[in-house]
Amino acid sequence: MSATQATLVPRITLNNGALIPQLGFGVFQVPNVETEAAVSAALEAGYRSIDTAAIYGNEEGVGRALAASGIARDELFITSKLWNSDQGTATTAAAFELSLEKLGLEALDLYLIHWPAPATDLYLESWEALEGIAASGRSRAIGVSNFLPTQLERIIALGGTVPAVNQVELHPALQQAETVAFNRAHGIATEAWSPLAQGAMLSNPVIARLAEEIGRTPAQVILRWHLQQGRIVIPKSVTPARIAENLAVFDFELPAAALAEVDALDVAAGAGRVGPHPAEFNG
Ligand SMILES: NC(=O)C1=CN([C@@H]2O[C@H](COP(=O)(O)OP(=O)(O)OC[C@H]3O[C@@H](n4cnc5c(N)ncnc54)[C@H](OP(=O)(O)O)[C@@H]3O)[C@@H](O)[C@H]2O)C=CC1
Ligand SMILES: O=C(O)C(=O)[C@@H](O)[C@H](O)C(=O)CO
Repeated sequence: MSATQATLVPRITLNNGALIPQLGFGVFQVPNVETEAAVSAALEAGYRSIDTAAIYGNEEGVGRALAASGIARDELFITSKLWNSDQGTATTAAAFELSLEKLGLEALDLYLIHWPAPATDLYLESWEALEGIAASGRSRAIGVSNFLPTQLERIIALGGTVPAVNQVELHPALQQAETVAFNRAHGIATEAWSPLAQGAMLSNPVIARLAEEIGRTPAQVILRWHLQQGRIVIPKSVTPARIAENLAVFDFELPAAALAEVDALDVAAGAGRVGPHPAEFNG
């Protein structure tokens, strides 16, 4: 079952050639002691990509699940993130080592700067530290999270590595057209965090009606909408039935009319946001 489901998840080719599963498993707000069980359930269901972060405090739980799974390392795609207070040259290197140690891994697949944190304005030197990590082979790819186009422009202007991924809040109520277009124009893959708006979009009447018409669940309708636009998604659940449900989205497609109905749910002026705004959030 799990191996079969895993093979159904398409891989997206990042700008350095690394392959990332288009659908992964997020663990924000999962307590460390509960994380091993949640990640084990996800791996058993067929997920092979796990998204964690130092600030989540659950890298050890993720690591325990990975070790217990017996799944070959090269079948897994593990992402972690540099927290805001660790930005800077030496601190980035130390934070990365600690994440690796907690995860029990020799290398990550993707390491992200978690937020631009404009108040300290350290993300350019942090980016150069990530480039060093990538050059050492200890992260197959590097990227950013919550970066606005103006902030990405400054990274690109350094003339070095273009981020492979920009992980941003993205769901039907916050579609981030400008950031998505910028990412696409620069070969940066867009990864949607809170793809279900932390559950808030599941009771939306349009989503509920489409789910009824198609014979799928609201979460599956939203995840298909993301996938059919080529985005990477990382839904989170600690509920085994939902973990399986969220992965069972590769045997149907939304018709164009349904995609357009979901597109129309975007809320003007970014007012559908459920998380912090990157221009203001410093952690
Ligand atoms: N880079 C960044 O700044 C951020 C990154 N992230 C990443 O993105 C991941 C996903 O985002 P997250 O904020 O967790 O929110 P999601 O949009 O994934 O929603 C998670 C919520 O939806 C519920 N849920 C999940 N699946 C279903 C389902 N099929 N039916 C009904 N309810 C469901 C979960 O409940 P339950 O668990 O109880 O089943 C949980 O309450 C995070 O876990 C994290 O890895 C998130 C925020 C910021
Ligand atoms: O979950 C994450 O990855 C985040 O960075 C945010 O959710 C953030 O930590 C937050 O919730 C601040 O209120």
